[in-house]
Amino acid sequence: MTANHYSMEAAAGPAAVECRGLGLTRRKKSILQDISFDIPQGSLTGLLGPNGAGKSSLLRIIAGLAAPDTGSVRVFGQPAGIEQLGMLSLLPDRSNLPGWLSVREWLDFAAGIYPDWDPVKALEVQAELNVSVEPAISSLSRGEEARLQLLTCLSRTAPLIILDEPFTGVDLISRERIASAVVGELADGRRTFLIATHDIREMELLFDRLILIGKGTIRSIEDVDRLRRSGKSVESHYREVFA
Ligand SMILES: Nc1ncnc2c1ncn2[C@@H]1O[C@H](COP(=O)(O)OP(=O)(O)OP(=O)(O)O)[C@@H](O)[C@H]1O
Repeated sequence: MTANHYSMEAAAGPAAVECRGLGLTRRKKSILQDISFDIPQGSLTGLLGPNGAGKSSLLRIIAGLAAPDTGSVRVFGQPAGIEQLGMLSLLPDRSNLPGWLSVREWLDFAAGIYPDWDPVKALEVQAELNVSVEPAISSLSRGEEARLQLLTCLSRTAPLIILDEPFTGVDLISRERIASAVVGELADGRRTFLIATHDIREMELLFDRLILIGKGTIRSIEDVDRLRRSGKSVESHYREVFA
């Protein structure tokens, strides 16, 4: 499992995500200021930063679930919003799965509501993430629910996958399973991943790009290969920026 999954070929065409001058204020509090970056197609970008930095707020804007006060977001060249929802699959920071359904009922329901649901892929990822279909969602542990959320995300063919804290409450083996499912998805270069996480060590070898955000502003954008060539790790760079 190493970085640099995206090829020049895959990176051709519009950026998977293009943010320009994003600003967001809520209840007179400035949450994001002048956020600008591109995410090339086929890359795996880590969005890292301390608690309250603005990561989830930013991901919600990219996913078209919230509108910024200033600036713009494009997803594969088109303005972010309801029309682009089919282009991206979001794992939100808080579970939004219906607890009254069993896992099987949820997966059947998801297959009906997502036009890009791939049933063969769903079975594959279900086995890979070791998700049992019998229990009620309300009876799942945090880690089991996290795996079901990821299964839901990866069973769609959407080219952009946005994961907001996919490892919260997930045990070591399950983390490895999740990381390896993500790597498997990157193999053909058709998927682009944007992942917000505090689990830098688990993801250190997977990221090929990094966006560090602190107090609502971009603190650093790095190519991970370049970082390594300069003798730094993702973790040491993070410490340098935020210590
Ligand atoms: N609707 C809102 N009204 C007021 N403040 C908000 C609102 N939504 C988010 N915030 C504030 O914006 C800041 C950024 O929150 P956000 O959830 O985006 O951070 P985060 O980087 O994802 O944090 P964490 O790593 O803890 O999940 C926080 O201080 C939060 O309290």
